[in-house]
Amino acid sequence: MVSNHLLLEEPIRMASILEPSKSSFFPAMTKIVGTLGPRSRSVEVISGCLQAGMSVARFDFSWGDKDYHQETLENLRAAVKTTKKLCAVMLDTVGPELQVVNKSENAISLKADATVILTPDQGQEATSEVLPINFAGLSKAVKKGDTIFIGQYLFTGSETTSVWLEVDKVNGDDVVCVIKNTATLTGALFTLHASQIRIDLPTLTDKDKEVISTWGVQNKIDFLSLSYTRHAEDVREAREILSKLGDLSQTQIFAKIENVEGLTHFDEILQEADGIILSRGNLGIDLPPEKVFLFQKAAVNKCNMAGKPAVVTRVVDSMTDNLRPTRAEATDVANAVLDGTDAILLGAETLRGLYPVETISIVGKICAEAEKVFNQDLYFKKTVKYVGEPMTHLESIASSAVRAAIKVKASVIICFTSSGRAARLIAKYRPTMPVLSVVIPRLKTNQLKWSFSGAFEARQSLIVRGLFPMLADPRHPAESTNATNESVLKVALDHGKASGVIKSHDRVVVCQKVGDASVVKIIELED
Ligand SMILES: Nc1ncnc2c1ncn2[C@@H]1O[C@H](COP(=O)(O)OP(=O)(O)OP(=O)(O)O)[C@@H](O)[C@H]1O
Ligand SMILES: CC(=O)C(=O)O
Ligand SMILES: [K+]
Ligand SMILES: [Mg+2]
Repeated sequence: MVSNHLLLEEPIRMASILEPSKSSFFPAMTKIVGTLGPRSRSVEVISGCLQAGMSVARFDFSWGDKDYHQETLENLRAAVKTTKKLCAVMLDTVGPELQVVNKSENAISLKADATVILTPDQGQEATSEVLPINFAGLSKAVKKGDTIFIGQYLFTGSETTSVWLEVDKVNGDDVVCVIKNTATLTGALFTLHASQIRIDLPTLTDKDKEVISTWGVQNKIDFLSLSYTRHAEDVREAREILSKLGDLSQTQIFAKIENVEGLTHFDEILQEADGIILSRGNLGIDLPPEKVFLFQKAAVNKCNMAGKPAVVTRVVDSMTDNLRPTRAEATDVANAVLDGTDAILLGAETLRGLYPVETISIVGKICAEAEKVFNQDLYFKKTVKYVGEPMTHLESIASSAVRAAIKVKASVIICFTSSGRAARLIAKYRPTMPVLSVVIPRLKTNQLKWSFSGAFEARQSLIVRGLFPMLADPRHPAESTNATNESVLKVALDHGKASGVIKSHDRVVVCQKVGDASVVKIIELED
């Protein structure tokens, strides 16, 4: 049977569904990004998150100040040390986010069919009749009949603390709206989303630039999550800013596609960005519900073919308050993996949810099950065809390594890399076994001091499906002679054995350079 979707060709035996899965040394090949906040900032909870499989920590500057996030980050560092689990750091910008400001933090009750006024006059108190907002241009951007959504930050869409409004009329700078559902808004900050309008605000706000050049530089952030990316130019501007901030010239930019404008310019944005975040929280409001899946499938596929990581958000909202996901959510996580996604981003679930560790653990388990039935064969053929011929040498080596590893049933692929490029290309062909990317540090200088490259490259692979980085000892000479290759390989094999991913008599595929030649070799281990 030839199947044209990314599920195993062979029919699955029903009884096999009930067989318990063997536990493996890592939770899943798919990566988990956890947003850290009030419920996930102690060393204990963060350690639990790392053990459960979180490999990227997201710091969202839509709320909280630099000191608050710094304290959380220090705790993350302590947790990384004790658990010996690597974790990358992602700074998420505020961007042109519209917010309702509720200084008094009093609960605001809104009744269906009543009217409420949105005003840019932030001097006013937030009440059931008036809601002050942070944007003066709303009345010019909306028209009668438009829909506006207001909810608690990272609203889940299924709570009684969020509200739909319909624009009734515009009154100077104010927007008069009819309330569509009864709700109580609680908290200091609510996100406001007006469907399918252009917000004439810069993608990087002054506050964002300030945070990046202080907090970002100080903490050498691995990823910049660029909220509300709407054009390729947004990414180019961010890149320009990062390039002048020392180490941050190595920071990768992940463009968040969260509205129709970003969707329209997806192809050009993908070309400029290092990866894409499919921000379904916002995009799910901007798009008609019946179109969301189509965007996901198309966008993930484009990322896969470009060999750039795709990250999907908002998968298990209901786990914010519950220990189990809904059936629909559990199925959605698996489908994201079958679509080809690299990582799942958890927002409210880890930030303010009651069960951050359990959520990561359950999402990891669902991902692992889906990976087992991912139709690698079909995916591989599709990718080779898309790339076409002639292939670059490196891409041909990378795809051959994956093919060889599958043919000989290798337990891992070990890839030597300095820039991280070779490892990413191997991951692009979605091997069924983990890839240990052995990052060989290179000595570099900025004419002031010497330093080793490699740490960024290693951490940045923590968002790529299937890649597990390992930083080689910088005392190793970087030139690839037989002798240096052998000694680094031995360290990598020992590391693999110690973590349980490699066992005696296993076959291992190794990708490395010998002199100037790139080679793929298959080794069979003794005991
Ligand atoms: N230090 C090393 N020792 C042995 N092999 C290496 C080393 N670094 C990279 N390779 C191998 O060289 C080939 C090129 O990979 P890759 O592009 O990642 O290398 P790089 O040195 O990081 O690249 P770049 O040319 O971008 O600096 C791959 O086959 C990779 O496995
Ligand atoms: C994560 C996020 O910003 C979103 O899903 O909209
Ligand atoms: K944000
Ligand atoms: Mg968003």
